[in-house]
Amino acid sequence: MKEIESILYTEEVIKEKCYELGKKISEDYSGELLVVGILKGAVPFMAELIKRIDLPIIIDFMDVSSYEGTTTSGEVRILKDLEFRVEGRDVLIVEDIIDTGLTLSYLTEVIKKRGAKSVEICSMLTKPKRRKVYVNAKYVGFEIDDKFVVGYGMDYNEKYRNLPYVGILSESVYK
Ligand SMILES: O=P(O)(O)OC[C@H]1O[C@H](OP(=O)(O)OP(=O)(O)O)[C@H](O)[C@@H]1O
Ligand SMILES: Nc1nc2[nH]cnc2c(=O)[nH]1
Repeated sequence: MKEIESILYTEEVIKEKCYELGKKISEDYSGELLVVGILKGAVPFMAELIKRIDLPIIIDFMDVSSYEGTTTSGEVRILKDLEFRVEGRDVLIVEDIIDTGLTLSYLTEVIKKRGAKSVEICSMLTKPKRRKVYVNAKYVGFEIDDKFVVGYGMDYNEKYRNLPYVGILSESVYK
């Protein structure tokens, strides 16, 4: 696709990473795990990951928003809340990408305050150079540079989520 400058991770590579992460997660927990996907970007990654988790799990979703185009407003809003109560549960938040960290630091606090037994993060990607607030992500797929990426759930103005790979979006699309 001409809008994609280069492909960073193919479907095969992402699936292999999900296998590794799922194995670690399965080893780290013993009982039931509440897996919380953050809409919408986490959906393809979460679909792949949960198949590799060998534990009794419950899945739920939250929708929060802080991005418009390629910039963050810095303010996190809950657009859709969880169906299940988190009190006393082990919670694993699943994300597509950690950028400034604002979304996940906010969400982790919200879920802890609601009385979860534990809260951990599993993110497909992280951009450490962009961090504004500290986020303790126990499970991370890949570290990337400060480039705007799309595909495998990630969008630019709602487009490209269906690409079966993660690629760098050409600057000509948004400049
Ligand atoms: O670390 P941060 O700077 O907070 O950025 C990360 C957040 O940005 C993206 O979501 P977005 O708001 O674009 O929603 P989407 O998943 O529906 O695309 C991504 O899925 C994370 O939730
Ligand atoms: N699609 C997309 N969303 C983001 N949110 C924060 N960083 C990114 C990124 O690189 N790509």
